[in-house]
Amino acid sequence: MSTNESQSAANETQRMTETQHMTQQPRVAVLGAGSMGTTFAMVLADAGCDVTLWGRDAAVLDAVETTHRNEKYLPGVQLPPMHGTTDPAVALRGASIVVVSVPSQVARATLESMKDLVHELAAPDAVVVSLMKGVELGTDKRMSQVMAEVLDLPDERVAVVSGPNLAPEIAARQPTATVVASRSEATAQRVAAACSTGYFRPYTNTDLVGVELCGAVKNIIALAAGMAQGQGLGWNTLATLITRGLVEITRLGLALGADAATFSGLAGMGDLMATCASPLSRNHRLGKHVGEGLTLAEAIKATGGTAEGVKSSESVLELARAHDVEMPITAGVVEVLAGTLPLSDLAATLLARPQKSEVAG
Ligand SMILES: NC(=O)C1=CN([C@@H]2O[C@H](COP(=O)(O)OP(=O)(O)OC[C@H]3O[C@@H](n4cnc5c(N)ncnc54)[C@H](O)[C@@H]3O)[C@@H](O)[C@H]2O)C=CC1
Ligand SMILES: O=C(CO)COP(=O)(O)O
Repeated sequence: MSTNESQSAANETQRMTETQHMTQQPRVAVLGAGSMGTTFAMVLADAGCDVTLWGRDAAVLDAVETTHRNEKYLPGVQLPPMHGTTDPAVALRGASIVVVSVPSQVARATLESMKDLVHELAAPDAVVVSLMKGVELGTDKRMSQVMAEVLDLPDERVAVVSGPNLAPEIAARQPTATVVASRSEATAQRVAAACSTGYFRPYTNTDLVGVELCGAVKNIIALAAGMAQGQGLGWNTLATLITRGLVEITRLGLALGADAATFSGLAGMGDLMATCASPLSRNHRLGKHVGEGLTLAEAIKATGGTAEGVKSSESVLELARAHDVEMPITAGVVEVLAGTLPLSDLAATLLARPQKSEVAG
């Protein structure tokens, strides 16, 4: 970009930011046009934001722009008016909120490729928000850490949204609640105000670590729940997995400095219940396919969409080991997916562990 071009882009960004402050209609860029990115774009637009959805598939984004539909990821859903583009500059220009909703393992590369545009084109105080529920392989970092690192952001410009938020149900405008977490309460409130609608109620929380870990680890427990269901096991097994799964999430969270209250909340127990119980969850479905005897590759193909728990199970287990935290269900899921433990032995392996007190940690 020449000096003149960058000056005129800066002027345009400044003009858009001023217009937003006058109209109180935040301009939001949503990066990632899959099921959750599109769904959250819908929530933001319903809440009155001026939304531009960015993705890679020109046909999908053309349809979002012209007919306000995304038949590939949200078939049959009529979206509110919003823009669609494959050009990140168009999405980011003047955005005061930038939402990131790509699969966790490609978040770093996606953000690296847009880093300069975010700094040049988004509002100077833009908040970057993760919808992603995964932990990066190799670094074991949470998505807010990846965003802050790549984009060089201070705490008050980073937030996450996590809760019992199965995209197809939100897209049908069924009522649900969520948690907007940021170390800055003011930032969490700003994002919550932008996404509050008659069917979507955000609560704020400053426990970023806890909220984010809940979202990532519940996917692994949902894989286990799906496997159990695929094996024909019933409600007792499911309830045991959910309850002891929450213990694993809590243990890891507390070791990493999270607030105990987060785990019984929407991002903790709430999302764990929704994901472990619902066939709409890709993690649950993938686990079920494995439980029914498909190989991992077959199960991934049969599931479709992003099942974050498959890869995050490895990074979460590494994180647990690094902090000396016991996570037997997670370890079992990792072994079953790696093919080093037959699924038929998983329950016996978990139940054969030494007897212990339920509440001893
Ligand atoms: N679908 C759901 O119900 C919910 C999903 N989430 C989280 O949202 C995140 C995104 O998931 P979904 O939208 O559901 O996934 P999806 O599988 O529906 O869509 C993924 C999107 O990412 C894009 N993508 C894939 N590789 C890419 C790359 N290398 N660069 C750029 N874009 C790429 C795909 O083209 C697609 O648009 C995940 O972390 C998931 O855990 C959170 C809450 C609910
Ligand atoms: O996170 C989700 C619901 O809150 C969606 O779960 P899946 O990614 O397993 O579909």
